[in-house]
Amino acid sequence: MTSPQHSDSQIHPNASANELFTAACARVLACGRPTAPRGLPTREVLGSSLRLTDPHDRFVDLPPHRVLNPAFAVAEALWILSGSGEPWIHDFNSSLAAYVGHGPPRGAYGPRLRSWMGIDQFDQVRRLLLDDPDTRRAVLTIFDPARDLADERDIPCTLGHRFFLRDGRLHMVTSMRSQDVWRGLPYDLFTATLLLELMAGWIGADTGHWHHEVDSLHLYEPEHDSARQTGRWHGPTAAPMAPLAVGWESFDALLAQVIAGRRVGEAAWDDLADVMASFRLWRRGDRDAARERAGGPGPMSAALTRWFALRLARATRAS
Ligand SMILES: O=c1ccn([C@H]2C[C@H](O)[C@@H](COP(=O)(O)O)O2)c(=O)[nH]1
Repeated sequence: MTSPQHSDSQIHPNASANELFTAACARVLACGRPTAPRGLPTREVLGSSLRLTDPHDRFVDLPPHRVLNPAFAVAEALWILSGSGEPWIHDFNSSLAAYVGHGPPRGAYGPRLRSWMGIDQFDQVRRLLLDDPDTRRAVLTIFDPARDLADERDIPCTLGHRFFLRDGRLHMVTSMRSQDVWRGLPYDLFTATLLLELMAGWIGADTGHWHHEVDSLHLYEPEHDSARQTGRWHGPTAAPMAPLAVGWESFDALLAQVIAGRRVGEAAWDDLADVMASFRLWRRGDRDAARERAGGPGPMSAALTRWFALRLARATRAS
């Protein structure tokens, strides 16, 4: 028998992150059933399939309803892709400690992806796709039963990713056991699609679709009203990011530069380096230097400039 949670859980393909996000909000509000894991009331839809057809359009930006911190989106993606589990990520999101505790996050995806018992899964998957372009074995695994079937804080929500090269385009399927639409999906989408684009570049393919298979797609009760507002959003879609590419052999060195906020001479990467450097200046209280550093034309720098303006406007209203 089909329960209401399972009915019609396919969310139609969306071209942009904004459309995917609003569609997910609408679906959970319309079809979600109440449940309260860990005592926190949510509405939940079980078994959803989402699809983003343009993975370059990866930044959710629906002012004034949902405004992400672009610096955290960039920092978290680079932190994961570089394989880091270091606590520097807390510098980009002071709320993170409430979810994962202080110190190195135990469920960090990066070390699992880049050094799983000595295996760099990115490299293995890249080689599998190069050796047999039709392969169905290009699997990245994150969830580790040896560590994660435990009653602890910060159990990975992303189980893993798979890749399929078909007709010259690389498609990616992400599986999550648990996805908070409001706080998790925009950031998870950002990282996953960046990985898809980079992997496509490493094997000489075009970027295909991002498929997202979610067991529990949910919204926490305090966010229901805000999520409802997204249905009224009709603004322009945020500018898609410029194509990002880097050869596999140079990947880690380039990432280290960008994470450190050093420009590398390629506009798309320099946009991300500027965001990293600018946010660090902002946190140190050097507001003018932060705004100057985020003054470039890149879409993430532009988003950070808007975020700074919003923060200042809020601070002025509060004072
Ligand atoms: O990458 C992540 C990590 C966590 N969460 C959300 C999903 C849940 O709301 C919460 C984790 O709670 P449990 O599923 O572990 O109870 O965090 C995400 O959406 N994405």
